[in-house]
Amino acid sequence: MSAIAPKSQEQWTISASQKVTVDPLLDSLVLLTDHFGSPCSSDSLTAGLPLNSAIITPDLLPQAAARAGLAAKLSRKDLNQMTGLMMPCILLLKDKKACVLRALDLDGDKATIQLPETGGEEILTLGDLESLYVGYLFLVKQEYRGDKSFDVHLHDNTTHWLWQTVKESAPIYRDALIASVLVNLFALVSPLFIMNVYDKVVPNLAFESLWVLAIGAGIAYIFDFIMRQLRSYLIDVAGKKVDIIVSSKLFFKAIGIPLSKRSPSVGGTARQLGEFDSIREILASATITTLVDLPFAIFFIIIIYIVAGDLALIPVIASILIIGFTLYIQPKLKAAIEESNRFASLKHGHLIESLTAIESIKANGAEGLVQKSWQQMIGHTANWQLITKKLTNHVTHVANFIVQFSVICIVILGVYRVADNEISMGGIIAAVILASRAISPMAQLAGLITRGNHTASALRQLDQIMTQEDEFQNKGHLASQYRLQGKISADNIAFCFPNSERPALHPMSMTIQPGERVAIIGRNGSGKSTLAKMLVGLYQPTQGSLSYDGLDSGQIHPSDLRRNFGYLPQDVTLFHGTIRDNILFGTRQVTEHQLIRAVQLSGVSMFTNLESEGLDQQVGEGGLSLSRGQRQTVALARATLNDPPVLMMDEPTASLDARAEKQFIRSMQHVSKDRTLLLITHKMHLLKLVDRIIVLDRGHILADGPKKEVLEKLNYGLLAGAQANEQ
Ligand SMILES: Nc1ncnc2c1ncn2[C@@H]1O[C@H](COP(=O)(O)OP(=O)(O)OP(=O)(O)O)[C@@H](O)[C@H]1O
Repeated sequence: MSAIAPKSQEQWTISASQKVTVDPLLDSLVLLTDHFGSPCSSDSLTAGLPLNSAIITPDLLPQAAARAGLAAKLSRKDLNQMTGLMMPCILLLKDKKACVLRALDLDGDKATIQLPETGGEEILTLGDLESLYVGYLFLVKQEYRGDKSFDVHLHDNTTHWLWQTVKESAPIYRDALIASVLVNLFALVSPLFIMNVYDKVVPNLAFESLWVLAIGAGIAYIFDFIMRQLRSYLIDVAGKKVDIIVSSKLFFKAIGIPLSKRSPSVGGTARQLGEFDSIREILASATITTLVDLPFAIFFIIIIYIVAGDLALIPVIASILIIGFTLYIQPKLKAAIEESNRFASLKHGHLIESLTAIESIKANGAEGLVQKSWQQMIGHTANWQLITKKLTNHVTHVANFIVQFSVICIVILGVYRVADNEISMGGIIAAVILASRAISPMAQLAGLITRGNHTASALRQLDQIMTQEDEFQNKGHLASQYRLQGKISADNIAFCFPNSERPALHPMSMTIQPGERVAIIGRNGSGKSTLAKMLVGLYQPTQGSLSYDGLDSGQIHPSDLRRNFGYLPQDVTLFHGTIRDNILFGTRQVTEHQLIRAVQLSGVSMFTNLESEGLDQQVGEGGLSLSRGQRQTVALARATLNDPPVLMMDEPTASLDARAEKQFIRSMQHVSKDRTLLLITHKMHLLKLVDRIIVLDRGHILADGPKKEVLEKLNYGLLAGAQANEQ
């Protein structure tokens, strides 16, 4: 392993419980969670947050604080402006440091601070604190949680994932609305100008009046131009803001949904999330201004009535016809949109699945089959999209026809009214201009309702994702700083996958003592991996309860729980980047020594030592530039990196050669000395690592006991149905 050289020969053991991070801001928040009686670990506060170099930033701190039921607000204050009510608060200090300010005695010239690194208190003079303080602090208070049943009612109305964010941009939309109102008022300039020119200027050849009117109209148009620009800018700004916030909320939710509740189709979920585009389009486009233009249609019709009498009836009738036709077509349109969305999701799912499984498709010569399914899906999708388009076009064309026809009607009726001396020539022209202005929002309304249907369908799909409970949600009363001794008790636990009728695990109970080394064996599909995922907190039991060191799993934050497990899954997934990136994946601030130890123990060094790039070798997308066995060693290094108290290995040597397997057994004998080891395997010679064996068969525990006893029963065929595949 040439890329990293040990700094010293001395080998320290740094366990997961040792705090190796240097993040004073987060550590200060951890101290405050303790102070407010809802102690949380740094991992549970930051799970899922986009940390910068594994360190929390001031803009993320309020989100982290909310996890502990605290409200944190950044504020700018001098020390002498602070009062006792603000304590304790987090002071931001120079060099990206922070501390908790506990008390301030301005008269006595002393400040009591709590150091995030140790939690110890220190008294400083105001002058000393002033020289460190940058002038910004976080005021922290406990949020009112109230009665949970009351919260459920409040939840939908006040904190809807989309409307809440739109509400936060309300001042920007309000300004855009004012600009829209002005644009609509300026729309009167053109017809009134032309009407006056026709009726007053042309008959009298009043050039002076012409110039005065023209200058007035010109100034109004300049304002109209400015208002339109401003309106577009404001809508863009609000749309961008909503887009950024809501997109990250959606992604956060999508990765926070528990594995056991996720949708079976990755492509379908990706498409569902992509549906936000249609909501964004409506919020960020000029479509929204149509809504403002609608009430102005009535205003323009009143003006037509004033200048051209009963000619105003024509735009009224035209508007009613357009709206009526739009509403008539809606049910068909809605059904077509739903269907085309459904097939588009299926199509997306099929595409992702085919591209991921391209090797198997080619190896089995199944290209034709997947091509056929693809063509069927695109056929259906295209059909429904065509129907949607046809209906939309139908509405638009009918609306355009009615707009044009109403112009002719106005002119015809107008000529009769001129003949009766009821209105002027200019009145006809003003009525024509104002009528198209009044009817066009109705024509746009047709498009808006169509888009609204699409958006409503997208909103329904996204609501399904957003209303699910995620793992990061603050459930309150969680145990903090949780460090497992390694005792795991399962009481009558069972598990059934969603949409599956047969339980993967039938009710079973077991206790695993700290430091015990246990193998879980059984035939394919007997439920070993499902049990492993449940024990490491990836799946929640559908029945029964799990406890760790006597504490119910519901009281431990999933991030805290998983930090205690070195989990090597059966299917290893690596990510684009170097081997080093993949080993450090998801961990915060690891020492070089920890990395070296993991690399050596896992056997990664056996192949990186031979390469000039060492740990900086690229693994390619999905780790495909490495062999299966190499990928497994990288995942093993990742699992042992933080020296966790429990190791859960799901067929760890399935892809290793004899030499690598020997190295693995040697390493495990060393690593598993002071910790709990849970080993899922089909290989008999790995059983030398364990003292106890649990045999699973079709979701039931068939045997559980000391290794010797269980092996004897297996050898004498006393356990019907179960057999480890000897190799
Ligand atoms: N995501 C899933 N959705 C529905 N059913 C599943 C899912 N994953 C596994 N199962 C079912 O659960 C049962 C147990 O599967 P599991 O992967 O736990 O078995 P296993 O003992 O680990 O098998 P193997 O030795 O082949 O790895 C199987 O019947 C399987 O069909």
